[in-house]
Amino acid sequence: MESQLKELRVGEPRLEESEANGFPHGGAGDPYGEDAGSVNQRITPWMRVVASGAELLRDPRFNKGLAFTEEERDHHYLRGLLPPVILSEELQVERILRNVRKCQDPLDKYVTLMELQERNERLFYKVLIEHVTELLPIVYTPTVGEACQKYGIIFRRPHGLYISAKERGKVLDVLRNWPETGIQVIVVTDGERILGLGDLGLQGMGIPVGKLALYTALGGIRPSACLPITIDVGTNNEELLNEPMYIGLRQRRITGQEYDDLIDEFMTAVKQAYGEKVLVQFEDFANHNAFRLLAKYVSTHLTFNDDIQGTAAVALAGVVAALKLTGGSLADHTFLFNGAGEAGTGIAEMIAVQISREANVPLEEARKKIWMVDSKGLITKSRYESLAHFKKDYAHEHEECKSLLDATKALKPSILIGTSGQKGTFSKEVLEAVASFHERPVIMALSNPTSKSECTAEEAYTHTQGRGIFASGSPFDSVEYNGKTFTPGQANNAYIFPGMGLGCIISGAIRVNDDMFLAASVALGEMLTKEQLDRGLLYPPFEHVRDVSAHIGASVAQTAYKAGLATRLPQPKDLLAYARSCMYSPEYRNYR
Ligand SMILES: NC(=O)C1=CN([C@@H]2O[C@H](COP(=O)(O)OP(=O)(O)OC[C@H]3O[C@@H](n4cnc5c(N)ncnc54)[C@H](OP(=O)(O)O)[C@@H]3O)[C@@H](O)[C@H]2O)C=CC1
Ligand SMILES: CC(=O)C(=O)O
Ligand SMILES: [Mg+2]
Repeated sequence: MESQLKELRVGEPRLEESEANGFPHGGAGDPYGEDAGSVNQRITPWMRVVASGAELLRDPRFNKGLAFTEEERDHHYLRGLLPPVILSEELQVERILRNVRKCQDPLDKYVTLMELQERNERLFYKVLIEHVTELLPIVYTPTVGEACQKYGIIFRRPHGLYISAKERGKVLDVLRNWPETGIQVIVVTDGERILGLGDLGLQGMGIPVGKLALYTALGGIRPSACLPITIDVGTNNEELLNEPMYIGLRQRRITGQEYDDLIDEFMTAVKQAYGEKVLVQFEDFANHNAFRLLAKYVSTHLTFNDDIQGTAAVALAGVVAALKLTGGSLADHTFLFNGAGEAGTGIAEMIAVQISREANVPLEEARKKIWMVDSKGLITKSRYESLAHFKKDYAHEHEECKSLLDATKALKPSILIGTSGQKGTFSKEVLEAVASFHERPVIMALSNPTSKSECTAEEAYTHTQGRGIFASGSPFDSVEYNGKTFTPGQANNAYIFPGMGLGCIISGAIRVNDDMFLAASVALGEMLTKEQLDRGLLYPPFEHVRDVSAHIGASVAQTAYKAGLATRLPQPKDLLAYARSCMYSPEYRNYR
């Protein structure tokens, strides 16, 4: 048995990892180049890796299952550990798809795919990339929402890193326990606002895991550079606190200074562990923390908040595309938001900035085109004092409107945007009202998952007699109405963040600024073809999203260079070609 073991030192390329990561040697993502992180670079005796054939099969990063060739089976001590047949990666994909499709329940499909990710990472990504339209609703919204809700039950093997309030004072040590070096993207949540499902505590981990799967599948960031993190500060969800299967801290959320200190320790440790250029994406924090954490760290870290900024960029791109169907400029429209939190005010501000630039009017003037309804009704000047700071800029002079319907009737919006997490709030009456004022009303029901969408695609088309231009945060099937087929677009920040990450990495950006999001939004808009627009789509279909990400990456990088935020010098001549060349490919590598 001893003779069948092969030792590799930690830090040494295992098999062909330096090629397998998908980045050119010395390129943006080379884990052994200058960007390599500092954690775990040391060689410790207990971390020596013994790669026998059996271990190779158990290592998802290198396992190829039945695709190992005869030569590889000889060379890596695999003889007898596998049935004799050799399957191509293509046949393996087909086999996986058959297994996934056989599951009736989307959650079973999710578990099947997660098990594949744990078993054979390249195959997982090949399946996902080649069947993205079919599988995105499984690894991402809406199914990932259900997976988070049932996380304790479906939990098999841990994914990502769990930093709990118990680890206060030891966060850097926890990061050091993560086996990968060269981390480039972290998605972190504290689980307090998971999609529109509320506080799911530690069970929010499904979101960073899902988002990072998309960083790889859609944005080409190599999996070993991605680190999902959940900061478990407890939960105020009574149901979870009383649930025997709950696997997070069984306590109410820590708040105030204690919470801030833990986040601060985390942000400091991240830089110590992975350097200045690790991208930290804040995801699904509640808005009372999200805005202030963004404000606190945006100037000291390479960080952004996806719910505020990524969502803004994708929504703006959709609105700009819709203008080609409605006519008029941004400034010609009246916007009404249902929901004035992270997503709502983030989108509103980006639209206002764009109106202000295009129409050459002060930002305060531009904001007056935008109205917002929250849980208490229309946001007006009379409510100013009691409003959260992020809503104040949208408190305009108007009489009180208690409901969205009243506000719709009073303001006659041409563009209605749902960011409330409240199912059905775009009621028949609201949709009929906007359709009575405008020939082509724009309706964006952005709340996730599907069960929280402000309306369904069918409702949007039916109640506007097929005149509505509709997009939603979670996917909806095409709708037949009056003999015509309507295909809704999916307005989800998944179009933006993978390319944003790619752009930051290839330019070596040290900060993210608003112009980079604007660049991402414009690049996304430019990828929409006339033919797609004529079909009523506001975004290119997801099967083209890797190309979209490459374009976004190049535009983001270009903007970072312009702003003096890029450190990878000299700037590559052709950023788009460079972005493409850096993207991870899931094809198996030859291990001889
Ligand atoms: N498509 C996409 O890419 C994205 C979608 N989202 C989705 O957007 C939704 C909101 O997220 P986020 O903005 O972060 O959440 P927040 O909690 O920050 O904001 C929610 C807002 O909705 C308001 N609200 C609650 N109930 C009602 C109601 N009955 N009528 C009108 N407004 C109401 C809240 O009011 P109040 O302030 O008074 O409490 C608050 O202003 C979620 O479902 C999320 O999944 C988020 C990010 C990206
Ligand atoms: C898509 C997303 O980020 C959300 O719903 O929170
Ligand atoms: Mg989110």
